Amino acid sequence: MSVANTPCAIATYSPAYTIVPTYECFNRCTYCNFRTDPGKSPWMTLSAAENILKRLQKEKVCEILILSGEVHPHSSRRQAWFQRIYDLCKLVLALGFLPHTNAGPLSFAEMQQLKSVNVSMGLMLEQLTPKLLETVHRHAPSKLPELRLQQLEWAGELQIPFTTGLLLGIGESANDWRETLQAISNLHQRYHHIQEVILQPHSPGNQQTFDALAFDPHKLPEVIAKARQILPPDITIQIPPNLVKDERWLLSCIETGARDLGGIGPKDEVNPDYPHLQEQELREILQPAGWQLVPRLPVYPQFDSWLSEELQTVVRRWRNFVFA
Ligand SMILES: O=c1nc2n(C[C@H](O)[C@H](O)[C@H](O)CO)c3cc(O)ccc3cc-2c(=O)[nH]1
Ligand SMILES: C[C@H]1O[C@@H](n2cnc3c(N)ncnc32)[C@H](O)[C@@H]1O
Ligand code: MET
Ligand code: SF4
Repeated sequence: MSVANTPCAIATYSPAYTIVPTYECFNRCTYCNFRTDPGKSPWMTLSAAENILKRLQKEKVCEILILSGEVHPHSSRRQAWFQRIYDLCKLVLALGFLPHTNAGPLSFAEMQQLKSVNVSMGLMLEQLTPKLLETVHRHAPSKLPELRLQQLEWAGELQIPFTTGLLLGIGESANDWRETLQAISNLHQRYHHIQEVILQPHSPGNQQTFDALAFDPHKLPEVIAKARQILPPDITIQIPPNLVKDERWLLSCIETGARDLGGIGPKDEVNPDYPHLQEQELREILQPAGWQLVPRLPVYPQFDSWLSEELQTVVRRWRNFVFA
């Protein structure tokens, strides 16, 4: 309940499940705990996905995050890889869920095709500073800053509601944050297509070779404040609650301007060593501080009109049901 001078403050999350078309990836970001070597992981089959999705129909899940390792754009296997992702998106939709794909950088034609089977898409900028190409991204051609910026531009041209963000604590400076945030802001001013910016603290896992501590969560509010200054107000700031362990720091992130906790599901595929608190536990942290936790769809309402009629029909069904 809200009373006259204490308006109900809202933080959102997306009830989600992650499907991984493949863990194989030709990049070797040294902070990655997700990838396997090219050819070393089976691809998710449509029938395996169907089994998972049918089980999820009985649960409170709306978003299916399709998160993938990458097959090289010049590989003879690229087309089959792309087709599998496309087919998985179609299946997700046919079973009534809303797909959001982040499969790394795509060609313009690939992005255009995925638009027709996704309600939104995403790609992290990570950090734009080229100095990371000599360190964590030395063996990650997909992390070329120009390439990633171009993805955001194409998403804008194609009118794809888009999620991007910064990976924090991978060797960048505070000034690098500002430049990356400014670049997102500039692109958004041209295309008005960025729905949210994720501020993702680097969190060490079992597999990575990058030998650095986790991004200090005490510094997150400072980054959030800076982001809130630079980004236009219609872009929501998202933080992953499983990577901000301390309850007080999670609350101070929200108080500083983060308003979304991202996709929450049984497993964080990117950071498998950091289990998510479930909805009820999060509520118990937020409610005493005056924050109401509200589920949302993976597409924000202001973008519904960018979607095909077919997609809008599925989205409408979800908007009428429970969700804001
Ligand atoms: O569970 C996760 N979800 C991740 N998500 C999911 C994200 O929270 C939701 O899909 C969006 O908020 C849309 O609802 C990402 C989505 C992107 O477009 C780009 C990067 C990420 C990163 C993660 C992640 O590390 N872990
Ligand atoms: C899907 C997104 O997950 C993020 N990502 C990859 N590895 C890590 C890690 N160790 N800690 C936090 N985030 C990570 C990157 O920003 C990538 O783009
Ligand atoms: C675990 S990362 C998954 C998405 C993609 N490979 C990227 O890094 O952008
Ligand atoms: S972070 Fe993404 S691009 Fe980098 S190695 Fe992992 S899966 Fe590949």
